[in-house]
This record gives sequence, C-alpha cells and structure tokens, in this order.
Amino acid sequence: MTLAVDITVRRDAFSLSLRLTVAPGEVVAVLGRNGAGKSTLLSALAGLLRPDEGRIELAGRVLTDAAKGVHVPPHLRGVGMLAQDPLLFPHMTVAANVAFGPRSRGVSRSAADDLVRRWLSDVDATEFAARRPGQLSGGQAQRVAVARALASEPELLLLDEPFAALDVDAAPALRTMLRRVLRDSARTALLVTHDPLDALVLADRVVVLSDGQIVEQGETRAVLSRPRTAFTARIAGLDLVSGVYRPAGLVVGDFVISGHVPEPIAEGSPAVAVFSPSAVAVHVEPPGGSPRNVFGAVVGGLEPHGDMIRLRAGRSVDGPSWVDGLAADLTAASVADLGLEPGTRVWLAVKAAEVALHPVAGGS
Ligand SMILES: Nc1ncnc2c1ncn2[C@@H]1O[C@H](COP(=O)(O)OP(=O)(O)OP(=O)(O)O)[C@@H](O)[C@H]1O
Repeated sequence: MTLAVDITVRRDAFSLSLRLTVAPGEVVAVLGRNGAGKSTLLSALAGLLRPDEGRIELAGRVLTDAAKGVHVPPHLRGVGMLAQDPLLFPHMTVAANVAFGPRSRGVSRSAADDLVRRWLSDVDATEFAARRPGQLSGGQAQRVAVARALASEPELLLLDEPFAALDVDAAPALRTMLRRVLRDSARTALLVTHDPLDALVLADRVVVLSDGQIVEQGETRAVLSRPRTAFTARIAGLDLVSGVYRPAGLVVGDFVISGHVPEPIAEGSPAVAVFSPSAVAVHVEPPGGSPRNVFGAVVGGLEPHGDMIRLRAGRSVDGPSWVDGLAADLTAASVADLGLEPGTRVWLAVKAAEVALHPVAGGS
C-alpha cells in the first residue's frame, strides 16, 4: 500500500509543496506548528481538496492527477480518517456506527457483523456495542471511532491530532491502544500532530513541515533527539534519551535513568526518557547527596530562548556521549551566577518525577 505524494496546493497567500513516500505498513508523523499546512495535506489526501498540481498514488492506484483532471472522490479513495472529534452518528448504536463503512461498501450484514465484533474487541470497546454515542465518555467514543475507521479497511489511515480533544488522563491509554492496533494491522498511516510524544510513540518516521515545505525528515527518535534545524528543535521542545526499558528505569550504556511510566512498556524493549529542558538543573560542582539522574557534560552552546537562556550540552571527556544536544533552560541571572560559557564543565540533574519513560514505535 505504498503512498506516493507529489503535490502543490495554493491557498491565497499560502502554498503547500510537498513530495513524500510512505511504505506499506509504515506510520509517518507530520509535525508542524499552527498554519504549517498539515490540515491542507490531509484534505488533499482525503480528496476534500484538489491540488493545483501533482499526483497522489496509493497502492498503485492514481487518486489525483491534476494535469489529467483525475480526482477520485473521498468515499472511493480507500482512505480512512480519524479526526480530533470522534464524529460518530448520534442516532446509531456503536455497532451500527462501526458497521456503517463496510455496509456502504456493499459488505453483507453477517460479514459486517464479524468486522464489528473484531474491531470493537481490538479497541476494547465490545461492551459498548449497544450504546449510543451520547452514552460514552470522550475516550470511549474515540476508541469506537478507531474501530469505525479500521472496519472500513482503508489502505491508508489518516490521523488528525487524534488525542487533541481528550483530557490528559485519557490520552495515554488511547495512544497505547492505537500503537498496538496500528502495529498489529500493519496499517499504512499518516499522523498529523503538533505533539512530539505522539510521533515518538506511534510513528516510524517523522516529517517536519514549516510554511508548506518539508524542512526535515527521518527516523523519529533521530530527528527529535538530534534535530538538525533550529526549527525542529523548537517543535521538539523536549529532551529525549533512547535506551532499553528495565524495571529499574531506562538503561543507556552504564546509566539507568529513573522516571515514571505513564503507559506500559515491555521489559527489554526500546524506550525513551523524555523531560522538559525547564526541568533540568545545572550545577558546576557535582550535586551533593545521592540524587539520581545526574549526568556529566560541558556547555556546548548558549542561546536566547524566550525570556530564558537555553543551554545545549556537549560531551565531557569522561561523560556519556548521549548528553550531547540535551537542553536546559536557565535564567540569564543564573547563567551569570554560575559563570557558564561554552566549554564549562557542568552536571545536569533532573528529578525522576520530571522524567517520563515511553515505549517507542518499532519496539515490541
Ligand atoms: N480555505 C482556505 N482558504 C485560504 N487559505 C487557507 C484556507 N484554509 C487554510 N488556509 C491557510 O493555509 C495555511 C495552512 O493551513 P493548515 O490548516 O493546513 O495548517 P495546519 O498546519 O493544519 O495548522 P493547525 O495546526 O492550526 O491546524 C494557513 O496559512 C491558513 O491560513
């Protein structure tokens, strides 16, 4: 189900110009700030918008060819969409909502019933089959929306900020479920988000969009932990360290990084420690006591970041290599008090309570 996109869309002063290939079973996250063109891209893929130039091909079928006037309508494209809002039909039961796509494609009632059972079970929503959407919580409704999107067996699934409308407590469970379902069904998917965590947990690869253009792309962890452009670094906005999950924490070489685990991680599987640069304390002497999560480094660079100064760490002669590029935010006064300048030896400390350990896409 390879997706090949090469399109230009012009909207008044804005123009999106993008070339992208997604391999069968691959999940690609498109990250970008407001107005970057993410929704424009999804609309073009879904067939809700006609590109001014270019082609969209999915699984060998031409969905759009601007030069030849080809434009397959949305319902015939084999493209499913999961939006921020579950958008379930309020007057139908959950089961009828999930059966709707297959039935309108001509699938028999009994085959559609089988699909309903399978997908409601996959998203842990079997018990809601007879309810109406009004009787579900936001998270439950979104699970049903996942089942509905997948029951249509789309060749491409578009995910538009699927957790944005959920409260913070419901999002991790849904993200875990979606990660499992996407992996088990080997679904080709494009995920639009401005949350780097969604990309980390769900996507194999990330594409960073700015002002209608791709500014960076690559394997998710590589792009987010070592952004090559200042723009991506700002979007990523997080410190992240890759390792292997053990009950004691994230094992990275000789280090164990302690943190909390908001969503389950299998022991021995690839994971990341994620924390905010504002949670990192910078010391010029090794901190006293026995605090955990202390890493030796040097000051690699100092740059203004809003009303703070962002320190970029570099590797010290005797310290771990993975500290290279980690960020810490300090006030200008503390930079002056500590006498920090490029090359200064420092110790970075971050409390376990401020560190979240997450599974990463591609892990078991
Ligand atoms: N119908 C339209 N007509 C003209 N310009 C539009 C239209 N819709 C969007 N735009 C412009 O296109 C640009 C990209 O918008 P788009 O919605 O694709 O961005 P986005 O990355 O999805 O942003 P957000 O994260 O806020 O949803 C913006 O400058 C927007 O003002």
